[in-house]
Amino acid sequence: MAKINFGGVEEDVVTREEFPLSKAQEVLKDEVVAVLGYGVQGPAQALNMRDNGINVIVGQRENSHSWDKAVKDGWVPGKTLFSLEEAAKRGTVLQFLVSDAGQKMTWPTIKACLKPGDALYFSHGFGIVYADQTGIVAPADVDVIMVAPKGSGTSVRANFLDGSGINSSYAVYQDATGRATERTLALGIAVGSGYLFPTTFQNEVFSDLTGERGVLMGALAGIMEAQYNTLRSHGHSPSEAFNETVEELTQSLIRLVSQNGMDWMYANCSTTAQRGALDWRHEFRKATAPVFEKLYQSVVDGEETRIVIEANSAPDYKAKLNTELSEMRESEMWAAGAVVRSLRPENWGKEDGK
Ligand SMILES: NC(=O)c1ccc[n+]([C@@H]2O[C@H](COP(=O)([O-])OP(=O)(O)OC[C@H]3O[C@@H](n4cnc5c(N)ncnc54)[C@H](O)[C@@H]3O)[C@@H](O)[C@H]2O)c1
Ligand SMILES: CC(C)(O)[C@@H](O)C(=O)O
Ligand SMILES: [Mg+2]
Ligand SMILES: [Mg+2]
Repeated sequence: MAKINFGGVEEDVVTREEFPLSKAQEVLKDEVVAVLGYGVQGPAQALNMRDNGINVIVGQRENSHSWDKAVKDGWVPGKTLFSLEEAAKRGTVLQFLVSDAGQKMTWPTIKACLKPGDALYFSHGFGIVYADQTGIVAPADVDVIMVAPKGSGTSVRANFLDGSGINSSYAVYQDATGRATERTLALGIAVGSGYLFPTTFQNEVFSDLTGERGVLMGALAGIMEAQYNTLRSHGHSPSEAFNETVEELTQSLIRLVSQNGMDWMYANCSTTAQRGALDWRHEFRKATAPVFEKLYQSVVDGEETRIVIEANSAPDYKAKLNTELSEMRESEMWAAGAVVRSLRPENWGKEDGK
């Protein structure tokens, strides 16, 4: 395993050079990989593996939107597309990629399909770490492994198609066969990971739940709304408030951060902006640090997973989520954003920016 120094801390990383696709194909040559669930991660991982020459089948609820999507993607009912239970029976690696709440609901069915020597694969530590809430306790004679892509499934597929990749973390929770690590690494490469970072199920789920509720999604939306509302309350127009909060970030500044780091983005802004931002960043860090601590504790205490299981086990959970997303989309701020996006030269004449 390569040793890489991250800001003074040496960590292990598995690269594609040391674990090339040919090795992954060799490790997986006798496996049937059953991707259970065809929501966001399911399609990305299943299609990438299929394109990488792995023997993949898909399991999904029949008569569902996701089943129809799987058919459109070329999975053939009765040949490579089955009910969850049938796919689980046929697979030797079961990639448990139904939603986290769905994993709790379907676990009794999936558990009954596991054979000695199978691998039970997750893309999140949720089901195993919060077993007291999910009831997911694997039999001792199966491998329990994880590859968790650090990005949306949409990007896992898009990056694979453009020849790049998404970094993933990986972990082995239970090695029943003695092959758990090589299976995990092979699957990690086969699903299109660029680099694989070792972790534990617990560290993955604690950091993942914090990150998405925090800077990646929750804090991002919240802090943007706060700035937009402040500008609007002082008489700035919707377009001015949106441009100064979101559009400039996504079209210019965050791209510079991605290319070369935060100081690089700062260095490419005026010295006026640098002076003020260098000062105000401390104020924002101090104001939000207690919120991040509260969030982390809520993750560790199991409150976040409890809320997810309760809400997303309701029969109409998807409709409820969609209602809240529509409210966000139709708010003045994001309605203004849709218009701002349509004015980008590359979007002239298009119906929407998607
Ligand atoms: N969405 C992502 O990009 C992403 C990224 C990293 C990790 N993950 C993890 O990957 C796993 C899958 O996440 P996802 O976002 O693709 O899931 P999702 O919410 O899109 O759901 C996936 C599928 O689960 C099915 N499903 C839900 N409840 C079910 C039930 N009770 N019975 C049968 N099927 C049911 C749905 O039909 C859907 O096709 C989760 O563990 C998640 O935390 C997701
Ligand atoms: C894509 C994310 C946010 O990284 C993932 O963790 C998820 O739950 O969808
Ligand atoms: Mg997550
Ligand atoms: Mg994540």
